[in-house]
Amino acid sequence: MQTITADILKKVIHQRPQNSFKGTFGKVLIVGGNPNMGGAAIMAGSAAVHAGAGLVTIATARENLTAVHSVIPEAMFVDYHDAPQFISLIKGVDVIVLGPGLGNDPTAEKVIQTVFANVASNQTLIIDGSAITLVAQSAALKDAVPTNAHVIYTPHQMEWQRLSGIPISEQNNTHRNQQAQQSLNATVILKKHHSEIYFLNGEIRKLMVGGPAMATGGMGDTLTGILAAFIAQFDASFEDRIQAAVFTHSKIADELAEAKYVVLPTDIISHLQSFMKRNCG
Ligand SMILES: NC(=O)C1=CN([C@@H]2O[C@H](COP(=O)(O)OP(=O)(O)OC[C@H]3O[C@@H](n4cnc5c(N)ncnc54)[C@H](O)[C@@H]3O)[C@@H](O)[C@H]2O)[C@@H](O)CC1
Ligand SMILES: Nc1ncnc2c1ncn2[C@@H]1O[C@H](COP(=O)(O)OP(=O)(O)O)[C@@H](O)[C@H]1O
Ligand SMILES: [Mg+2]
Repeated sequence: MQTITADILKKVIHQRPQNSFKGTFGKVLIVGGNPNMGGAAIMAGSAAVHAGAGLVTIATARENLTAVHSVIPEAMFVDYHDAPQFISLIKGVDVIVLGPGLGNDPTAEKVIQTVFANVASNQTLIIDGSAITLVAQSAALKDAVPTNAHVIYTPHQMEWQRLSGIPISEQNNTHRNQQAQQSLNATVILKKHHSEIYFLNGEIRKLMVGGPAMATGGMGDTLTGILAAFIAQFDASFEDRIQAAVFTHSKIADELAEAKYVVLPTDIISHLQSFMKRNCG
């Protein structure tokens, strides 16, 4: 299995063309954050803004409106209960992140169904957190996962156990992981110490950066925003954009961990802009 090396950064992150505007760098929709976990959607949205997505909207519970606007004034808000506005937004973006902090109640299920029913073939759908757990639990949701869009699952080991049926103790069997990933017809980023990426073209990549300073709630939520921004704005291959995003997230953490015992998701978010400037080709 090949490892992801630092040269992926310059291959993917390029200087911005002078003749550009926010529309050049893609539209991202974050769908998540119930009234108890608004922070997850805010971290995902904030990461997408700081990683360079041109326009970011957060579809979340109405209770999170003030927090969203005060923490990320660059992002727009939509109440995910407002079906007409929500559906029109889903149809208008390049990348959708579904699941950070969404919870696993009937409201979350309805939100997921709405997204699945309205995604189109040119879009990328990143399924994370609660949305993975709900898809794993519900045959109806599993059947409704779009087959036309580019789908990426970002499970941690417990979420992968739920989704694939492979116990955590057996997830060192890459062949078995790959069989489960291929049957999902999607890209899978299996998050752990030394995360693994399983691509639809059969390639598997291993991440050798990142460490225990990253073990804080919200770290995966933050990764989804970086992934969405990289996919939305860059021109490199789909596989390379994903690898660059995953590498960026953990490499920033390693750099900060030289001086910090714990690296917070918000620390990573606030270093994205300078890291990308230093590492652009
Ligand atoms: N500030 C916030 O709003 C936060 C919201 N979060 C959201 O909370 C929801 C539930 O996600 P959780 O992951 O917390 O809960 P889950 O219940 O889905 O997973 C946690 C369980 O998995 C086990 N586990 C085994 N291997 C693991 C691994 N490699 N990494 C992580 N867990 C492993 C843990 O021991 C624990 O029992 C998600 O929607 C998530 O996005 C979390 O991200 C935490 C922060
Ligand atoms: N010990 C570790 N070594 C390397 N990476 C880690 C470690 N602990 C956590 N991470 C990374 O942090 C992220 C955690 O994701 P996740 O569990 O989904 O967090 P959350 O749902 O709380 O946002 C993943 O990218 C994972 O690879
Ligand atoms: Mg998570």
